[in-house]
Amino acid sequence: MKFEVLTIFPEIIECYIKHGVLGKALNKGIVEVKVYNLRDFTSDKHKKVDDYPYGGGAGMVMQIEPFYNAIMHLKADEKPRKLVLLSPQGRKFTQKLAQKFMEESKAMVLICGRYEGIDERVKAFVDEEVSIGDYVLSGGELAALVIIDSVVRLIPGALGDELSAVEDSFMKGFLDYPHYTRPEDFKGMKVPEVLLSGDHKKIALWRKRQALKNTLKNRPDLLKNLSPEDMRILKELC
Ligand SMILES: Nc1cc(-c2ccc3ccn(Cc4ccccc4)c3c2)n[nH]1
Repeated sequence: MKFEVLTIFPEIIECYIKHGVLGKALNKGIVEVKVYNLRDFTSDKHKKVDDYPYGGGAGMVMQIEPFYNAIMHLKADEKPRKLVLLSPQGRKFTQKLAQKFMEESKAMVLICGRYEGIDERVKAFVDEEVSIGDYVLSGGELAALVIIDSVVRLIPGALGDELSAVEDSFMKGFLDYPHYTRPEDFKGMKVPEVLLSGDHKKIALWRKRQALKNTLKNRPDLLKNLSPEDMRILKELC
């Protein structure tokens, strides 16, 4: 999987991808991330990327030319790639969309704006417009990193031998179960007995009940298409 990121702040991307699961996946060659500075695709000596909005209004808008030049530069190799524009107005990014991107795209271009947004005409060159949530960030870079991180975790082999139970639970429609590790007793706060029992069937049932309880409390909107067994457990909780 290859990610190409267009941004005026390449160091934001370059710094984050060195660490953790992403850093390991890069070292293993499972994923490649190439970052392009949009200022390198400008044609003036000041490397200008923004201008005043037509029609007035606060702030500045990013000009189309650097985006166009960068996209044409990438397309010159004629390899297929999915072009994704990050924006507050895009379709909501979910675990399911992360799975779809991982399955369908060998290469993704993540287009990051700044200021008050980018010239609308850039959208003529993109495949998807994606929002990571109903809040306004200062630019597309954090959203791009969220997409890279969540998609890479789904690539077979990326997580090493750690199970990706968390992703599975989100895919099945509920939140994760609570996690504990040593010590057993921290200032009187004890680990639930069942987790010390060694009874894997009991532990699995306890974890499922806790996951459904957490989901009912914090994200009831996720509780759709439950299996009959999960529905039975949920009814016991109500
Ligand atoms: N989910 C999500 C994505 C973004 C996002 C993405 C790209 C950009 C480019 C500029 N901004 C700032 C901004 C945009 C619109 C209006 C006011 C400021 C961006 C925000 N915010 N939240």
